[in-house]
Amino acid sequence: MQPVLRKAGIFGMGLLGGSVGLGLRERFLAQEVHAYDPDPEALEAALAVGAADRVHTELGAWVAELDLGVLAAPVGALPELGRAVSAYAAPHTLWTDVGSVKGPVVAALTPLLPRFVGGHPMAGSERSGVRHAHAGLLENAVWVITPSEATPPEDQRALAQLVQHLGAYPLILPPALHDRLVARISHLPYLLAVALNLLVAQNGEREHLMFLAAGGFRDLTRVASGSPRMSRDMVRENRAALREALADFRAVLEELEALLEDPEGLLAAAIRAKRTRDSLPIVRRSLLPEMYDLVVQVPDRPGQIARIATALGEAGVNIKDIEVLTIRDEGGAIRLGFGSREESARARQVLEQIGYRVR
Ligand SMILES: NC(=O)c1ccc[n+]([C@@H]2O[C@H](COP(=O)([O-])OP(=O)(O)OC[C@H]3O[C@@H](n4cnc5c(N)ncnc54)[C@H](O)[C@@H]3O)[C@@H](O)[C@H]2O)c1
Ligand SMILES: O=C(O)C(=O)C[C@]1(C(=O)O)C=C[C@@H](O)C=C1
Repeated sequence: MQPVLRKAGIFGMGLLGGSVGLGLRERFLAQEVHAYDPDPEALEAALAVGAADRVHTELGAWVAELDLGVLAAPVGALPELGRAVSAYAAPHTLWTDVGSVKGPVVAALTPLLPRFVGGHPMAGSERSGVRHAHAGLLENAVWVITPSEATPPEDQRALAQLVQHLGAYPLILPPALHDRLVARISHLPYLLAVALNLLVAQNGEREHLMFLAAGGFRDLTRVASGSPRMSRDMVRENRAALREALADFRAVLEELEALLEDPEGLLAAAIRAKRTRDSLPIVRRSLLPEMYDLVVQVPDRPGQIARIATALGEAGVNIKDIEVLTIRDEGGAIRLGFGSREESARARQVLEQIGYRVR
């Protein structure tokens, strides 16, 4: 079986870079995943968690051999990183990034890297670093793709296909529109989480306040625990759109303050807000914890699923979930979910004994 890509490279091996690396490897989408990061500890961790096959603290001739390059450093570092990799980049490589802001990034990288198409997975976590990465982070996420006017349709299609192979949903948006929308749905909420924490931090009764923090404060402010550098770059680089969102937010707060004297008006506002919050689309995440999943590489021949199911059934292993990940002419991969770590380990043993490659 031939994977989709021969060599993929990830530049910035943190939470997002690591999750892309794990997705590529676990879904057999690349034969070899290379990782670049100036921090040797991040690279060591990438090898330990299985997010990369080869690691580099220096850019070099290896960059020219990539079929795909994913820039996954903090947004403020992307233009300089793009300039640095462009010294080695070959014309055939498809380049993308996962940065949270698109306008300035697309403007800086498009002239530097032939075949660059911007991207932003709308998924993440308040944790940072590759040790918290997992392929499931990107599954079922909306992944925005922001072509420029010069992007060839085949490059946009190639990135959209890769996003789908990683289990996410591609959504095409112009960079400026992306930035206006995420200013409201992601960057403003981050800034508010920071503001709420600063409000507590500067209060004389801070210790008591923190002791009383229940689900409300915790849910509302979770993202303030994210990487300060990553988040600082995100809001700074999108400051123009964020200022507009902040102005609208101040107006809403003032309206709500006035409604404190108007119980009926306040109730109507609360009902409207509840309706909006309750109608957020439900994102279906994998029903089983990631650690009980196995991905099995299968040749494109009849009877593979039956062969796997029979072998596991005879060994008394119960398959709880099954998903066909990628089947092309040459073969593909199947994800199997199990109810416990022990069953997953037993399944791996059984499948390897009858000749399957399993991750
Ligand atoms: N964390 C999220 O929830 C989230 C979600 C979607 C997109 N993003 C975007 O993904 C990117 C990475 O964020 P993250 O959360 O993985 O951060 P992270 O802090 O977990 O990892 C960032 C990594 O980039 C490395 N790095 C720093 N400067 C670099 C450089 N010049 N060249 C190469 N590597 C460099 C760091 O050593 C680190 O390993 C950012 O652009 C961010 O905007 C983050
Ligand atoms: O922490 C999460 O759950 C996130 O989804 C993180 C989040 C967000 O809050 O929107 C943060 C920045 C991104 O660029 C994308 C996602």
